[in-house]
Amino acid sequence: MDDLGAQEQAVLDLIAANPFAGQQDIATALGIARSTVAAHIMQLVNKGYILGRGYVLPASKRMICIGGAVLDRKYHAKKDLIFETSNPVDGYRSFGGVARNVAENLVRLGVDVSFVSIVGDDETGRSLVRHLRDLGADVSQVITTTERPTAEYAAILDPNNDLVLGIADMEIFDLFSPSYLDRFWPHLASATWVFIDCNLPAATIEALMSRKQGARFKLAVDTVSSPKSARLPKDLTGIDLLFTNHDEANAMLGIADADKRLKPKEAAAALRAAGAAEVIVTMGAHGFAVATESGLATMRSVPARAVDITGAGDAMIAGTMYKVLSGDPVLDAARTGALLATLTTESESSVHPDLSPRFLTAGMYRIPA
Ligand SMILES: Nc1ncnc2c1ncn2[C@@H]1O[C@H](COP(=O)(O)OP(=O)(O)OP(=O)(O)O)[C@@H](O)[C@H]1O
Ligand SMILES: O=c1[nH]cc([C@@H]2O[C@H](CO)[C@@H](O)[C@H]2O)c(=O)[nH]1
Repeated sequence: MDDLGAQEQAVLDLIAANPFAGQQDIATALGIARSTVAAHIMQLVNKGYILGRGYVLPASKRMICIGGAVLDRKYHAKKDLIFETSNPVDGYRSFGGVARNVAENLVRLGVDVSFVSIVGDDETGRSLVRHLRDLGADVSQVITTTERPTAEYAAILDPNNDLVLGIADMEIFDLFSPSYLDRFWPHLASATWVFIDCNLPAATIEALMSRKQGARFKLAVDTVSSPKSARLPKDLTGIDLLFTNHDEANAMLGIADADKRLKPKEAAAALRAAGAAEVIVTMGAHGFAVATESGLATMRSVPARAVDITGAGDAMIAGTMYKVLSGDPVLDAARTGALLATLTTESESSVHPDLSPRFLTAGMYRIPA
């Protein structure tokens, strides 16, 4: 469906949700003129997407990922690190950024994905966008700026592959102002699910959450890090699915005191009470807690032969969303998320380079009963 403009796609998606929607209803939902809707419908008929009144369509699921686009550099120390001197390392580079990683995982799984972010006017930004486009993602809404370079993240890992220090140079994301949402709105309104990460400025997140009221897409959010989790409002109403790790969950709940820390299950329940409809709180190799309308559960991780844990959380999100898009309840979907996370830890890249539906299916036997 890539010969459709963003507004045409949005009209098409609204018709798919309600085949008998009036032109005025569609115009109101998208904030455009009724005559524009009429023109789009004519084009959609011409292009063979709809069949006149009672417009019958093939079902399609579309996911939009908005947030970080980053170059990751990982340095594996060959011996115990010694501070204030030079240490020999094995270096490895890959594309990263939470939203970009989620988008790459999903497009490798065959999902119709659109990626929205901001990159610098530099070779890193251009090759990052080209890489996702070559995999089949829609990157038409990525912004390029001359004001800042493409974001970078450096991770220094000890000989056991545990993170010692992460450094994030990401000021570029502060430029992603709420005004961009107006530009992207027709594109967003047409999605089945929108995923955002907390690399976005607080004002942009707030604007999206308030504008989302009444829109038909569902919203999934990842907190990214403890400091960035503070960019979410206290009232989480409007978030359909929240992904966060144990530290970030406690940070969001304002719990700094180590003795008062909530357990993952309690934290997931507290975040649901704060307004998020469903919540997944991850805890690395120790698994994850899930809070939904039907209750609370703690689930085991899938045992891993980890070489680099960078991107595990993002793969957890992508694997879960992959199954949610095909109709699975979150609790079941998250088990596939945990498998994809484990597969990702077994590769040096932030997204497993061999990922495909077949690769994921071949690993299903590893999910604990
Ligand atoms: N060493 C591991 N062994 C097995 N599973 C793991 C391991 N590390 C992570 N996972 C899986 O990945 C999920 C997410 O991991 P984690 O809690 O570390 O997320 P995160 O902090 O968001 O990660 P990151 O920021 O590195 O992407 C866990 O719930 C678990 O299922
Ligand atoms: O502040 C941030 N730190 C790290 C990341 C990304 O997290 C990924 C791992 O989960 C990694 O690819 C890094 O770029 C980000 O997007 N924002």
